[in-house]
This record gives sequence, structure tokens and C-alpha cells, in this order.
Amino acid sequence: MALKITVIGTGYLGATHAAAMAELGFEVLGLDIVPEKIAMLSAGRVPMYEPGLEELLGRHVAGLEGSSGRLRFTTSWEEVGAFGDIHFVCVNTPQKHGEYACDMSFVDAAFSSLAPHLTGPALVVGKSTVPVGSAARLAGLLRELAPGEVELAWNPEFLREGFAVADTLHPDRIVVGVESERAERLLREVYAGPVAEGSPFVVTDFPTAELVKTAANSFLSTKISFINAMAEICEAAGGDVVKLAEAIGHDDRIGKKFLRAGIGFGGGCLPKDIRAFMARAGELGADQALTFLREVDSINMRRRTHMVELAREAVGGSFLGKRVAVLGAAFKPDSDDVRDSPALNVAGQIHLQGGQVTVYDPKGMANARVLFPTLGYADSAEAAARGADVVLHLTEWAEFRELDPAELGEVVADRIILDGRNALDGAAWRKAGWTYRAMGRPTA
Ligand SMILES: NC(=O)C1=CN([C@@H]2O[C@H](COP(=O)(O)OP(=O)(O)OC[C@H]3O[C@@H](n4cnc5c(N)ncnc54)[C@H](O)[C@@H]3O)[C@@H](O)[C@H]2O)C=CC1
Ligand SMILES: O=C(O)[C@H]1O[C@H](OP(=O)(O)OP(=O)(O)OC[C@H]2O[C@@H](n3ccc(=O)[nH]c3=O)[C@H](O)[C@@H]2O)[C@H](O)[C@@H](O)[C@@H]1O
Repeated sequence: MALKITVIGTGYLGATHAAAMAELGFEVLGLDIVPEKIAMLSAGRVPMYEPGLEELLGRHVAGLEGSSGRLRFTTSWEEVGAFGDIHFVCVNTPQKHGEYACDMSFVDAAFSSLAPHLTGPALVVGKSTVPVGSAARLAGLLRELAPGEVELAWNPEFLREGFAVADTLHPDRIVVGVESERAERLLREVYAGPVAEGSPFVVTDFPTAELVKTAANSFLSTKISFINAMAEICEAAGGDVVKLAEAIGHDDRIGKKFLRAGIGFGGGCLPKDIRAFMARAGELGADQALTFLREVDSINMRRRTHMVELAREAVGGSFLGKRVAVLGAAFKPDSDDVRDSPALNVAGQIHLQGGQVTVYDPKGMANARVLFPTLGYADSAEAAARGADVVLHLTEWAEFRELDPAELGEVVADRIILDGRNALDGAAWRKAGWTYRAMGRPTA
């Protein structure tokens, strides 16, 4: 009989994972503690913006016309416990307030809620990104609280927002930390489809599985901060970081990807993951090993301040009485996620310094309004730019590359644009009479 799968926590990761598991042919039950999310998902609607996810839900959510009916959602732990052979835990692990460390309270709560309902044999699989050592601790919690024969495995996730569906169905690799052959066999059964299509399947122990995840995000963060450090040098020396990245990227050992200089990385993962990693290394007495991540983080945060300084310079040295248009609120394009968004951080800093900021983003507006309620918002790039003394391009949506510089030039007070993502066609903007400035690139 086909395995029955539950997914605990149906946010960016969990909602995608649940739909993907149904696509792979399993019966799936998703649980969240937010009833509104469960109501939306049960109606086949996605509570966030993730390309392709709504279509996938439409193919599987029970009760929708023409669906496989393999995917349902609930808020009942009892139902989840009775339903699943395998339970994937996908809840959030944010940064603790005022600390670098990871806030494990959501994971702990999920395990504590689930365990008492596991009366039969079950495999619990952690997918959330956690500090190394968490899996061993949580296995102990399961032994203590679960009445049935329950085992734990750790299966970190590497999907990117904006590509979540494709990354889940065709992952670069599947990593499982297991303590028994049975756990490995069950997870091989779950991922048989992607593995048959070529995804490597890496089997290891708990700590290594946990560490693979934080190591990968640390490496990616380091790559971005490396190229942003080169952008700083290029600005000082008159070089062009885009050419530099292209040229070093021709070396396969370096590679072209993740070398886009700009205002740096944000989002619900890279920033908090490198900080949690540093905090955990400290607890393990190995903090020296990761001191470089402190530098990675500070280079990254400096990019945001640098953009604020460039903007202030562009409006004559003070934001007082100046209008600033901000194009972009999401932490990256093709997402509505504004968690630790560099664009909103820059907008917020300028607002605090007295600038009149108007933000526009194709998908991130609702989330941005919740997080930064005092900023101004407009419902198009043109409306945001109306009367602006400077325009900041901070999230590289395709929509912004398609803007007509001549048309936008008609509505602004001053034709100055700062490209925080090095993604616009500078020559076209200059031709239309704009002062165009990019990051780590020559000014003219
Ligand atoms: N968003 C991403 O692209 C990726 C995220 N991750 C990791 O996956 C985890 C989840 O991240 P996201 O999906 O982005 O977070 P999210 O905040 O979008 O989703 C988490 C969900 O868990 C629910 N939840 C919280 N406490 C719960 C509980 N006790 N019981 C049941 N549900 C509960 C929340 O209501 C929410 O819907 C984090 O550890 C993150 O680092 C890993 C790879 C990719
Ligand atoms: O752990 C996670 O949650 C995920 O974190 C990142 O995925 P994601 O946060 O969706 O976004 P990325 O595409 O990695 O971009 C992160 C940030 O880096 C910035 N970035 C990315 C690439 C680049 O060259 N330059 C750059 O500034 C983006 O604008 C964005 O703000 C990783 O890429 C995923 O593999 C991982 O699973």
C-alpha cells in the first residue's frame, strides 16, 4: 500500500512539499496552526506567492474539480497522528529576537503536539533548518512522548523561493540523516521518483545532515559577500564588478552563479542561518571556525547602508523634503517574501532619515505594508516615481527591466536612478537623459 504522508507547517516550504508529495503519488495531509492558511489551502489557494504552486494544488486538493483528491489539509493533530506513516516537520526556525541564535520554539512545539498522537509505527522527518545537535535532542523528545514505535530522520531542504516547485520535484540532491536501515528505506521510497530522474541521494548521520544545510547556505552567503567586497574595491579603484564576475566565472572552479553584486542577500533564510550557525559554533566551543561569517554578514549589511548613502548623495546630502521612489520590496524577484528584505531595509533607513519614501513591488506589497506600515505605497512603478527626486531599483523584477526610461522620465522631479541590483540597461537609461548609477560599476 502506498505510503501516507503528513506535512506539519504549511508555509513556503511545507505547502510546496505537501503538493509535491501528492504529485509524486502519495496520499498527503497537511497541518498548520493557522486556520486561515488551512482554509485557503483546502480551497486550492496559496497563502503566498510562489509560481506554479497554485496549479499543483489545483491538480491534487481533494474536492476540487478534476483533482486527484490525494491532498487534504487540517488543523487536527489527532487526525495527522492517525493518518501518516511519515510526518515531515516544516515549521519556521527564525532568528531569536535580539540574538543570533535560532528560535527552536516552533519546532519544539510541533514535536510536542505531534508525538502524543503517534500510537502506531511512524517515521518523523525534520525538514526545518536547525542548529546541529537538534535532531539528537528531538529524537529523545519523541522517545519520551510518543506512545508508538517512532523514529526520527533529518532531511534538510534546499529549495529556492520562486523555484520551489521545480526544486522540490527535481532537487539538486536529497540528503537524509538516518539512524536505521528502515528509515533510509522509507525515505528512498518517498524520493524514488526524483532519484530515478537523476537526483543524487546522500545518506548520512544526523549531525552531518543538519550541517550540510547550514554549510550550503553559508557558502552561498559567502559567495555573495565576496562579490560585494569586490564591488567595494571596484568602486574605489574604478573597476567594473559585473565584468569581473563574468571573467572569474569562466573558471569552472569558481562558477558564474551567485556572483551578482548589489545590495546583498536577505530573506527568511541566508541571514538568519549564518547567524544561527555562528551562535551554535559558539555553544560548541568552535566559534573561531566561523568568525569569517561575521565578516560575510557585515559586508552584506554594509551594502544596504551604502545604497542609503548613494541615495542621500544623489538628492544633495539630506533626505529632508525629498521624495524617494523604491522599486521593489520582496527580498528577491518572483517572491512576495519580505523577511529581512534588503529593499525594505533601505527604504526604512531613508524614511527614518526624513525622506518621503514610496514603495512599489509587483507581489510583495501586502507583506511589506504589515512589516513597514509607515512607508508610502503606490500601485505601480510609475505612481511610485511620480515627483521623485531619486528612483531606487532594489528588487530586480522583470517588470522593472521593461520600464520605458523616457516615459518614467516624464513623471519624476529629477532623472536619477540607482540600480541596486545591476540589472537595468544603464545605456538605455542614460540615453533617455537619466543619471544612472549601478553598484561597483563605473559611474559613466
Ligand atoms: N522558505 C524557503 O525557501 C526554505 C525554508 N527552509 C526552512 O524551512 C523552515 C520553514 O520555512 P518557511 O516555510 O519559509 O517558513 P514559513 O513561516 O513560511 O512557514 C512555517 C509554517 O509553520 C507553521 N507553524 C508554526 N508553528 C507550528 C506548529 N507548532 N505546528 C504546526 N505548524 C506550525 C506556521 O504557521 C507557518 O505556516 C525553516 O526552518 C526554514 O529555514 C529551508 C529551505 C527553503
Ligand atoms: O534555506 C533556504 O531557505 C534557501 O535559501 C536560499 O534560497 P532563497 O532564500 O529562496 O533565495 P536565493 O535565491 O538564494 O537568494 C537569497 C538572497 O541573495 C540575493 N542574491 C542572490 C544571488 C546573487 O548572486 N546575489 C544576491 O544578492 C538575493 O537577491 C536574495 O536576497 C538558497 O538559495 C536555497 O538553496 C535555500 O534552500
